[in-house]
Amino acid sequence: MSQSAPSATLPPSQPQQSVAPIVIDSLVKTFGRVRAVDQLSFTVEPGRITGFLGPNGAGKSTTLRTLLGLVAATAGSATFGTLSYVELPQPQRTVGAVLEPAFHPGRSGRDHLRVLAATAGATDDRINQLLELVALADAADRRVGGYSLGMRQRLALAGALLGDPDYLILDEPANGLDPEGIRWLRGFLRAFAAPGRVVLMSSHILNEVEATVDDVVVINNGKLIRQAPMRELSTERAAIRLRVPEVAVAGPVLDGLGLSWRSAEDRSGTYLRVEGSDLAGLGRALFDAGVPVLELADLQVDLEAEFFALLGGEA
Ligand SMILES: Nc1ncnc2c1ncn2[C@@H]1O[C@H](COP(=O)(O)OP(=O)(O)OP(=O)(O)O)[C@@H](O)[C@H]1O
Repeated sequence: MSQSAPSATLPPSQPQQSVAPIVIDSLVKTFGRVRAVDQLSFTVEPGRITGFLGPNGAGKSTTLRTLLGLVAATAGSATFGTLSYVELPQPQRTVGAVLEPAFHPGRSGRDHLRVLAATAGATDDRINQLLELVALADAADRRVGGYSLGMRQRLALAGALLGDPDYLILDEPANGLDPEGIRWLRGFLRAFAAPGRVVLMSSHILNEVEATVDDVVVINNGKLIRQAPMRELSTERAAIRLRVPEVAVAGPVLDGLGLSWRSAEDRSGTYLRVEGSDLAGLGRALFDAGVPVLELADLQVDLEAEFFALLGGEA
């Protein structure tokens, strides 16, 4: 990041009233013969950060654009509680969004926010506060054309926050941010969501959002593949590498413990991949059963590989 790291957080304002979930209900959007979104239903709960995941072309942007009233649904609905974006009494003060950030390159960062502030009803003080928040105070009067991708992302986020919204909708927000920027974004989104606001952020990279999100919604070909707490996915992915002299001896013991396992290969030969993460418990059980063990270790599961297996398995 070329500027000093963003460090400030917004004053912890509370939502005015309890914030309703985002409800995507049997949403369909077709472009000619392309079914970009296909009978998609899920909800996004307040107080949590939800990752909206899927490979390129899965239908994420189309879903978000429908939610924001930028494209009309072919069927079904995408609402904030029961209201669509255009039905909200004060949409700009209720929903902040960063889709594909577009800027006038000749305008300064501050002027960009001033133009948006007119519709969001934000003051110059609020602009200054947000420029501080996203660590652009020093660069505020420079042309946006000279900003890095990360700086533009942060400016776009400041723009989305002008109206002090209850909902934050972000399309691939980590794009262009360095690791420090991603860490900051994570902290910011957590503080934003904590008092009961709603965060929905898309990504096509699970690794990128794994440490940030509480819930995941995975889609492919416009269809829901999975909605689950991130913790559930992480636990499911946990696995142990067990190497034993005789599979015929260890297998029945694992079965007896109710553990799911299969043979797998790596450079050192055959091992047993045992689902779970309780290394000590497994070690003890094998010892008690008199099963000799050559190796017992946490398996570093490749997150992206598992993500695509999930897509491949059910898409
Ligand atoms: N305006 C449009 N006209 C025609 N087809 C479109 C339009 N917008 C999206 N599509 C198609 O709809 C499908 C879903 O696209 P969408 O951009 O929603 O996916 P995505 O998950 O956001 O992908 P990415 O991560 O690449 O942004 C794709 O096949 C895309 O080509």
